[in-house]
Amino acid sequence: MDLRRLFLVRGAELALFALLLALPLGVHNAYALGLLTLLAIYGILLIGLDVTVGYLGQVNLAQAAFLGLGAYAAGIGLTKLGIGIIGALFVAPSVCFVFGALLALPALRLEGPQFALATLSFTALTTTALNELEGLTGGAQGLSLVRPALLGHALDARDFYWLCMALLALVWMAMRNLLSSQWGRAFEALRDSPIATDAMGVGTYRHKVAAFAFGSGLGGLAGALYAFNFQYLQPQSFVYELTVILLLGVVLGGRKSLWGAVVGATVVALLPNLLSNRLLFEVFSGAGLLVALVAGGRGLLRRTMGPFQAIAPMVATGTLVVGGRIVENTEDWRKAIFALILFSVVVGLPEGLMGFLTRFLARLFRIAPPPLPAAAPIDDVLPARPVDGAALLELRDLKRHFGGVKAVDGVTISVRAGSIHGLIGPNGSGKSTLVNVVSGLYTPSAGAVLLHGAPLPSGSLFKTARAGVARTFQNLQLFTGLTALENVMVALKGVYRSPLPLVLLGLGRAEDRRAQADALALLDFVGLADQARTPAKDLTYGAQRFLEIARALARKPEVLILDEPAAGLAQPDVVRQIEIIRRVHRRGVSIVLIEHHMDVVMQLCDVVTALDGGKLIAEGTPDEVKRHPRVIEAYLGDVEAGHPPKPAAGAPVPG
Ligand SMILES: Nc1ncnc2c1ncn2[C@@H]1O[C@H](COP(=O)(O)OP(=O)(O)OP(=O)(O)O)[C@@H](O)[C@H]1O
Repeated sequence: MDLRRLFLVRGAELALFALLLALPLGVHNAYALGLLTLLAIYGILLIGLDVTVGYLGQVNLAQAAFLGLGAYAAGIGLTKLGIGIIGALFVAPSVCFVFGALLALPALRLEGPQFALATLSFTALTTTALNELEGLTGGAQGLSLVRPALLGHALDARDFYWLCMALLALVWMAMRNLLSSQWGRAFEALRDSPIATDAMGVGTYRHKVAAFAFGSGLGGLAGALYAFNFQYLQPQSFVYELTVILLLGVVLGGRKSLWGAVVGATVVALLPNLLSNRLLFEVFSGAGLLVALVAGGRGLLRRTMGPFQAIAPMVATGTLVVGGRIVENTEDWRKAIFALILFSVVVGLPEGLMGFLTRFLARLFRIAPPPLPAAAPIDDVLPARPVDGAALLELRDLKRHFGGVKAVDGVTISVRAGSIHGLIGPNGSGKSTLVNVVSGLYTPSAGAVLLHGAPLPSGSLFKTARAGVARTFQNLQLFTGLTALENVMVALKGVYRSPLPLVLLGLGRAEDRRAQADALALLDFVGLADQARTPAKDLTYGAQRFLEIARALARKPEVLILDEPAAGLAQPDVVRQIEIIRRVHRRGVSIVLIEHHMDVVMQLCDVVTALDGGKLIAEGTPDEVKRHPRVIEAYLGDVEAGHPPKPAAGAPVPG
């Protein structure tokens, strides 16, 4: 990392922690020190929450419960088992990690509101259990404890603050290492396209569960510190209201940002004072209105915001300013106040304060990303496979029915090693369903799929990808938030070997550099090396199609399924795409090609299978199939039914 970059990026972090650690030397006010301690505790808690809310994009309403669970695990460990402070700092996160994994296993099979409800139920269950298990927790009476000594050293308020800050710094570093590793890329990838994440052999579900459990573990660590800090625990401290406040913290600070978590933690720590201290409330709401006016006004002038997005936050923060002057006691209105703040941020600053600030600072300082390594030799990344022409992928009497619709109805095909095997047929003939079954997206209704004579896993994109079958998608499934390079890096096979603890310690960087070099080689292979740093969403449509192929090649597949790779491409890009597919073929990768462009099929395929109504109607060389009467009939029927073959199909099959 060059010095300027090191100074700008890491310098700010070092300055933050140096300042925070030095503060107690100058600040002797016990109350202020208490607030700073809370900031550190909530910082750890919100970094954990941001893993699910920011990176997985799921509304997690269980983090308050994990704070409580961690606090009680530490409290019970100290009071009933005498485990000491170090023991408690291990036990609390471990308990929450396990409970987090147990909750995630079923809950993460749900999506959106159902997941949010599952986590909300967990919060309700936890507080009820903490209330009812009186023998263990003291129930509504609460649990008192005394902050234990650390290695024989009694911790006063300042020492304890330093302990909390040191742990926040450690969590920050570990999280930064995790998020910049393959784990972080996988988290982002699965949010953009869970299907493609599985199809790239990454395993959406296991990453989601691991991320949730990890975030819950951080909730537990924060809980232990919370217990040592307050030395008195009551179940009602960990209810819905705290859950909402924590979400507010993450959203306000800015998702997917460690800085955002600390900014959010500051707001959460200050919130009670904000509500009880009228002057502070007026300053806060006034500042909010100012930000809303500046951001909204700028957005309107530059046309980057619609009128609603610009004006609604002004109205909401204006209501806070006026309301703060009218109402007698702001604490009575706290839920309405939370709602107005949350509304203003969600509408006006969806990236949160840090998201907004980071974009601004990045423009101001123009921090150049670190240089990329040289591309690895393509022979190392995608070694040429010897081809013997033997049967490689076999479909035997394969069926997939959807209720009464026989989308695939008893198809037997043999794809030879080293061939390009075309799959054609009019719209709705079952091509996509067939490759969806082969690649594991759908479970077959009957029949078998064999690779090298052994059954391929059925109904699992992830397992099929791991077995050596990669694919692209008819409707692009790129990880749009990641760069072209990262898209390929996510899928790279055989590079990431460091276990999680080493990654957390930052010892996985060497393999990340290797991954960059390998991914660069594949981008070069499809002609995209100069756009390695471009976010996938900003690539041209043609480049996105090429990128999907580069990403699939990162799996070093034996069989590559290309689902309409030329669909929607302009003619020059079709030519480029044909050249890319030829190049892939020359490396010995066997290809199954679904395509409506008959000129592409004619130029590329060794063998073509034609489907109609889910059944195989013809097979042979492209020329033979093109002239086959049943194929001509099927395509004419398609035209008569009002579905002409797709445009740019060159000469539609029957000619
Ligand atoms: N998930 C599904 N549920 C119900 N029916 C489906 C489903 N997927 C496909 N079908 C039906 O199965 C049949 C085959 O569809 P499929 O998409 O496989 O055809 P295709 O040959 O790929 O068509 P196209 O060229 O238009 O992509 C169609 O009748 C379609 O409506």
